[in-house]
Amino acid sequence: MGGLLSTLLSFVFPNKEYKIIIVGLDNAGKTTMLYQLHLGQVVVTQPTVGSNVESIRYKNLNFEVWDLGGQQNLRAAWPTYYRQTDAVIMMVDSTDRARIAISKDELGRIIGHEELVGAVVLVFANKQDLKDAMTTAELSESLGLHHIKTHNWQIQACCALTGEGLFEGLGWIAQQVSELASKS
Ligand SMILES: Nc1nc2c(ncn2[C@@H]2O[C@H](COP(=O)(O)OP(=O)(O)OP(=O)(O)O)[C@@H](O)[C@H]2O)c(=O)[nH]1
Ligand SMILES: [Mg+2]
Repeated sequence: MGGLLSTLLSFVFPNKEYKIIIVGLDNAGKTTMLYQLHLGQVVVTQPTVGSNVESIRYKNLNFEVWDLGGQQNLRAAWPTYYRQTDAVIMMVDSTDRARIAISKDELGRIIGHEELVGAVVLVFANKQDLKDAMTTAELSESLGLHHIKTHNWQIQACCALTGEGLFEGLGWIAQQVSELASKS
């Protein structure tokens, strides 16, 4: 159904571009993911200062994808990117148990932000290749995802190094934005 809808929407709105922002703590794997989606390969990354932006076409839809720097002193600038965002990707390093409470706080601020009321939220449980990675069930619990009633959300296990899980997550976003667009 989502596939048919997105195909129809791409005929009706051929130039429509959906905006996605990728947030999450430093070292989560945001930039690695952006370039895995964009180029299909792993790039050598440095901690992002500011942002990277790339256009990605998937399931007949065009996405403008913003990857934001996640270091603590850069997070205050995240809201400057929020306008007209259709989907938020929260990237989590699934091995970073020590900072999961900080990720939860950041997620709480994101879903409480007035400019993100209509956005859908995808949590990527990244670094599933590492043996001490938390499962999606553990992460859902630690992040309090089941308490979120204001936004449509999804959690997806992934590995940005291999690309595993990334297109499943993007497919969920494509389906969500297609359904929202068909209702408006
Ligand atoms: N093992 C493993 N390492 C990963 C994975 N994804 C990213 N990394 C590594 O994690 C480190 C940080 O990746 P980045 O993509 O630069 O992280 P970031 O979230 O963009 O960090 P900031 O720009 O500082 O916010 C790099 O060494 C990546 O190679 C993964 O799925 N598995
Ligand atoms: Mg980065």
